[in-house]
Amino acid sequence: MAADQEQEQEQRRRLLDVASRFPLPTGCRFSYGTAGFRADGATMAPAVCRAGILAALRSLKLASAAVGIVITASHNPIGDNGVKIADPDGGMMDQQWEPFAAALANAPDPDALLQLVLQFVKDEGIPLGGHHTAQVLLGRDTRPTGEYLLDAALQGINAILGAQAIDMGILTTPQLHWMVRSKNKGIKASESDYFTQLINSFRRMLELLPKDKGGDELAKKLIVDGANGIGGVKLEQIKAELSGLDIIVRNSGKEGEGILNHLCGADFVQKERVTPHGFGPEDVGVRCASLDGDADRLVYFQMSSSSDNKVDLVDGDKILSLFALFIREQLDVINNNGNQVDKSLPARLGIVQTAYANGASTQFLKGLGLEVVFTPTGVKYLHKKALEYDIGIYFEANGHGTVVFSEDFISQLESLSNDLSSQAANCSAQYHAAMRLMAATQLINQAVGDALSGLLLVEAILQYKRWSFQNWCELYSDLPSRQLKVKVVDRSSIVTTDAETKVSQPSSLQELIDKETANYTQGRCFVRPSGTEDVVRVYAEASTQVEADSLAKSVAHHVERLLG
Ligand SMILES: CC(=O)N[C@H]1[C@@H](OP(=O)(O)O)O[C@H](CO)[C@@H](O)[C@@H]1O
Ligand SMILES: [Mg+2]
Repeated sequence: MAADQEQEQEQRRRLLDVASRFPLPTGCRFSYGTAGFRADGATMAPAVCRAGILAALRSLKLASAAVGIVITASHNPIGDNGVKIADPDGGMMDQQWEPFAAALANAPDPDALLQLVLQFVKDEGIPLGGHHTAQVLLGRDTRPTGEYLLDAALQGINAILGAQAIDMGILTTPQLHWMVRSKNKGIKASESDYFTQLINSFRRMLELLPKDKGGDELAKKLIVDGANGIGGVKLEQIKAELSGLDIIVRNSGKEGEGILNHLCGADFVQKERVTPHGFGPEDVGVRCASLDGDADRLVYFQMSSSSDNKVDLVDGDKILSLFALFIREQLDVINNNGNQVDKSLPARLGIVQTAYANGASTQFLKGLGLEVVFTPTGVKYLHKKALEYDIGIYFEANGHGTVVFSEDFISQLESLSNDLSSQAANCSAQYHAAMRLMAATQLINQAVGDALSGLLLVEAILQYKRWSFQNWCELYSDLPSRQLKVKVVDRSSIVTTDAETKVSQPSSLQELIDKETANYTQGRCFVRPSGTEDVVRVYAEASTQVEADSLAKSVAHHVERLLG
């Protein structure tokens, strides 16, 4: 009993101590947004330290399962930084804990922080007091504030008795999510295991290419814009082992090559539709890809003319469409009755998009007879929805997405593959289709959108289909669109509904949007408060660029007038 009381005292002392080491500057307010906390890197230490406390509590709550902390601000400028927490399955932290995360980050003084933790621990039945262990894996990107914030996170984690922090080093965001997931599944979870899985499953996909398809072989050359971030660094490490591809990395993150996310990276290319820094006329006609600063976003592009720097863009919607076509084709082959072995693999295939998906992509996917559903912006919503299917494919237009396969589907696929391999059918189209799907489940990151694994799946599918960039790009034509940002006094005064496609408050705003939209052919427009920046975003689509620009501009004026 006395020992227990001592532990309790020690726990309280540690929390008070760490909180006093990282005081919250007056006037500072953090909110757990679309992807955790983000702000100027120099101001982030209190929030990151408290995220450390929170992650350790989350692990305690979940029977000591490993959870993750990623220190990154993704595509945002180099001076920014951020922190987000990964749950034991490798996905984003359960949204139910977000209000506590925000309250903890904003606790004004050590006493308030201690009381918050004690109350939360009691309400949630968390076994605080050193009798149980907690495990937190940490990763960070290449930002200069990363190391300093890592230390803040470590101090937060170590303030919880029984908690163990494991620094996994400088990683892409999806690598850390993958490691957390793998660790909890009891499979090897180091960086070299991650690379081995990627390289082997990619090789497997190439071995399964149809031999008799005819047509041109796909050009092997691929230029990748690494956004001067961690993705380029990692790709450099493995590119020599990726057979069948000749990868050149630009904006690779090497000293002197440029500034993180500055005039380069997936966000820049997708929004500006021009070539990133470091690309020029000599690249016309070459297939190019662009990653964001923490390598969880991927877009493709190609310069069509040397007279300007405009690009043809393949965004997340078209990557999704390529994946959907490939997976559906394999399922069709497997389930086609004319096969030698009468086995079927029933699978509910779901496509998840957000309101930012280009209307032409949604129409294309629905036209294929696929089930398309919408969620609010943010991978935490899309991923969760995708898990409701046997195979869920989700992408944000900006290139963040993946394919998730249910455990049940994978085990059915495994048993089908085993049956087929043990029979004379093992050289059949059915067997090959099953093996291709198996390889895809290994290649594509099951925890979160991953630019590196996504890129390899794209490359394997393009080779499978013998499609050039142009073939892929011409799958459908994007509707012209425009995104604008509006600064307002309080962006939270806008409340949205219907997966963010409608404004419920202020109601007069939706009436104005409807009225404006009615003036345009194929017009579509919505506004929502950003979850990562202090702005309201306006998105508009119409049949011409001039119209899309004009619709976005007039709605932005209404937002300014009502809320500015
Ligand atoms: C329009 C847009 O691109 N929004 C992005 C952006 O969120 P906002 O809540 O719109 O700021 O950052 C998120 C995190 O990276 C990403 O998931 C999302 O797609
Ligand atoms: Mg990112």
